[in-house]
Amino acid sequence: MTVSHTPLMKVRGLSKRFPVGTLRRKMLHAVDEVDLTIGEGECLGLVGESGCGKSTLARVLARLVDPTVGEIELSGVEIGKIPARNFGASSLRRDIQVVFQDPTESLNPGFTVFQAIADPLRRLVGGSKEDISAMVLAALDDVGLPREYGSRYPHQLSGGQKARVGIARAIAVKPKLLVLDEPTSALDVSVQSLILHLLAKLQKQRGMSYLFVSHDLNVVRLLCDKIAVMYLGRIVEFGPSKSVFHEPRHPYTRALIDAIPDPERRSDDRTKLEGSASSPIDPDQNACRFAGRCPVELPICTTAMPPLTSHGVGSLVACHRATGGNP
Ligand SMILES: Nc1ncnc2c1ncn2[C@@H]1O[C@H](COP(=O)(O)OP(=O)(O)OP(=O)(O)O)[C@@H](O)[C@H]1O
Repeated sequence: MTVSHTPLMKVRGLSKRFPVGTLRRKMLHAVDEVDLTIGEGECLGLVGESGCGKSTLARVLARLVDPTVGEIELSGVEIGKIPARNFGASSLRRDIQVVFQDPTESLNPGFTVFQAIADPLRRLVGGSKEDISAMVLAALDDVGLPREYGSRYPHQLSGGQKARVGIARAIAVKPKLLVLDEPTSALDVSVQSLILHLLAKLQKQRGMSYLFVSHDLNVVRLLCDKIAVMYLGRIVEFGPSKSVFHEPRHPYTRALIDAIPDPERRSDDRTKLEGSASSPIDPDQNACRFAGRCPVELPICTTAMPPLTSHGVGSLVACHRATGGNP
């Protein structure tokens, strides 16, 4: 399928700040002035280390959470100002659906598979009992689950089967945009690849747009047309998957690519960003003690990054977050 260049979602100056600290006077900049475009039928991969703000951005774009500031346009309609609590009941909810990370947690244990898929169809699409039933069965077919599984409860399903139910529930209403928040990270490796293939097939068949959140650049590279790399709440690199992967321009992207395990390469050969991993972080001081020059040109980041390994930069992210962007 040819990917259209018509934008489906346009995001401008989007920020999400959370009040933190005992007196909740400090602000944690989870998402910081993000600009993005997702084309019709395009798969955009959002990657970055744990804690960099991927899920928060995904939840804001899916309109589950309100942005602090910024614009979100869907098919030319500004949806960022609609409070999240009202969005669920609006007709626009049908256009943006979400597949969550943990299929067990995202399914109501008291609902059968049939009920889980029928519920959003009744609320967002409507129709007779027979219409709803036909749509549920079609969704089960689409995700490769036998129709008789409709009468099962979540505890009677494997992890992969639960993931398929989560996908069936989201695609049944025929959304324009599917937000996938680490949809395979809770699954066994063998099941992960089956689910990724299923997602790729569904996207081709239906021409949906995907926002695919992952910490795994390798997975994103295979599935997505474009990649956005997030670091400390900001998008530091954005472009076609091939060029981001083969000609990364940002040091953080280069380090992420180098952190992908490669049996041909010794860990010593990997890119290390300047800084000292052994520098102490004192949360009581509310400041980052990494000294030196930051290789990443971010206004909120004035200090150095520790050497980045496949374990990532979580501690540094946590350190910067505690400062609320005001080191
Ligand atoms: N409701 C909240 N209140 C306060 N802080 C929050 C809230 N939700 C997220 N955060 C903080 O915002 C930052 C970004 O979190 P987020 O879950 O978006 O990161 P992430 O990149 O998705 O991480 P992971 O890959 O581990 O899921 C973290 O420091 C997190 O603790």
